[in-house]
Amino acid sequence: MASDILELTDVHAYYGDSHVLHGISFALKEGRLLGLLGRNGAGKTTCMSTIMGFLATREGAIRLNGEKISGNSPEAIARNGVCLVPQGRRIFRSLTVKENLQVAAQTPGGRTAWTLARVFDIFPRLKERQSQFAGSLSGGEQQMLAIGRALMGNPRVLLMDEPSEGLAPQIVADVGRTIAMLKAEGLSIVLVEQNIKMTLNLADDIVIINTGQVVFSGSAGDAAADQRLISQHLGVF
Ligand SMILES: Nc1ncnc2c1ncn2[C@@H]1O[C@H](COP(=O)(O)OP(=O)(O)OP(=O)(O)O)[C@@H](O)[C@H]1O
Repeated sequence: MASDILELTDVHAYYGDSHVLHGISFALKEGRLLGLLGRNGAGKTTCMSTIMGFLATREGAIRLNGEKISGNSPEAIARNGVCLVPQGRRIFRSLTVKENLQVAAQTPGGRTAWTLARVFDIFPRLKERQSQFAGSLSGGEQQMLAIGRALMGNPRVLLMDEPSEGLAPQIVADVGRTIAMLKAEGLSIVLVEQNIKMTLNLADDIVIINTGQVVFSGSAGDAAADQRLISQHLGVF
């Protein structure tokens, strides 16, 4: 049985006085893909921000490979190999494609699985456009760049926050294939999505949150089979 690579235990987080995460617990096993689902405003992005250390864990703990990372700076957490594909992509529009990738390069623990050449291998469009300003790329290409940039951090854990958001169905399918390929590479992934169908297809495990609390934690197969659970917490799909 694979060990837990990322573990949240009773995590509470606030924006100022506003209590948003009310004791979130879940664990990502090494080499697996965990889909984190919930309606708009459920707290999914807040979970990602808290794991990355952008937001403080006021109570509870977050562990990477058994070591506590909550309380560390975002820089230290990223250096440890927790890499985020942020919601809205957040690429550096006025840098070139290649520069976007180069600035993110790091080798946590000496791991060098991902290099510029390998990222260009899996995203040939980025290779073709490496000297263009990132702001001139299409939405789908920008999403691939955001994923490539996270890979340049040689992640132990890859967090993906709504990578299909705002993309045409054809491009969403490309993003889905890319995520499946990364999973096949053995990456440990947390995928936050509004696209329930894609997530249920890709994920091994599913966690559903509602108003900052976990309301389901189990296999993707069990989640998909439970229509009542899906409609109650996610709406129809
Ligand atoms: N910067 C902020 N300051 C105050 N409240 C915030 C802030 N960001 C989010 N919230 C609130 O925290 C709650 C959780 O928001 P969050 O963005 O984590 O939800 P989400 O599940 O990611 O939703 P979406 O699918 O719309 O991105 C919401 O009630 C939201 O209004």
